[in-house]
Amino acid sequence: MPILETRQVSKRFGGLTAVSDVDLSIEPGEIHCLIGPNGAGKSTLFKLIVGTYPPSGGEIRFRDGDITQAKPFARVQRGMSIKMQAPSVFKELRTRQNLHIALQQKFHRQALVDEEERLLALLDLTAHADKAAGLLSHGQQQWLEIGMALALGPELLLLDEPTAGMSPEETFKTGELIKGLNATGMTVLVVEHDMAFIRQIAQRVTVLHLGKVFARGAIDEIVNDPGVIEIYLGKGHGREH
Ligand SMILES: Nc1ncnc2c1ncn2[C@@H]1O[C@H](COP(=O)(O)OP(=O)(O)OP(=O)(O)O)[C@@H](O)[C@H]1O
Repeated sequence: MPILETRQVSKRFGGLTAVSDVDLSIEPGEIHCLIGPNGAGKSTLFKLIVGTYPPSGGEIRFRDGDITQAKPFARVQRGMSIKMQAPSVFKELRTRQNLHIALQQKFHRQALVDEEERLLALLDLTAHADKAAGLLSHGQQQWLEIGMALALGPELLLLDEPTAGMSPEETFKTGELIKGLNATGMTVLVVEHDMAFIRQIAQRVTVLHLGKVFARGAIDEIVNDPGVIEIYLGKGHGREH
């Protein structure tokens, strides 16, 4: 049974249908990438899943419950954790204080300290633990934010363009981090543009184009699909604004 499912989900903004009757199915334990050209509807679908917007139609199910109308915090309580596109760490606070705040919701006393150290090491931020988060590199701030999402102990981790603005080295390291989390049993849904990164991490892929599901399948099938190559490289990709 899928851990997350959208059934015929749509989102209209006035006359524009950004997401149109999308069926998305995420199996427990997989790394699933949601890809597509600019304007395909990826971010909008992501926002429907996390509860930023209510859908105009359709149903969203998580861990076999209907969450279509659930508030974002209720989705988090059920076991999804979210890292949105732009880093939003508390820049004036130290790296470890950022993690501390996130961890306080689930951990106390020594368990909190232990988990803080474990996450700092996992994110390769131990050497920067006492630095103001605003002084971390862009990539390190993104990792810190992933850490804050991990502090909630999610079953499903949702990442919106986690490598945006990263160097190739940081991007590769982020991929290894995600694969490491997945190896512990965590399900991960990633919205991404960067094909090299997608090849590095994805097991299954859903391709959106003009708000609809264009293709879905194993990563090897998708990267060799002539239609997918065409919408990425051919003319007329994306929506006219
Ligand atoms: N809040 C909004 N109000 C009106 N139109 C919107 C809104 N959000 C998105 N859109 C439109 O919906 C369409 C899909 O946008 P969306 O951001 O979901 O695509 P995307 O695949 O995430 O693109 P990108 O890769 O460029 O981030 C676009 O035409 C966009 O202009």
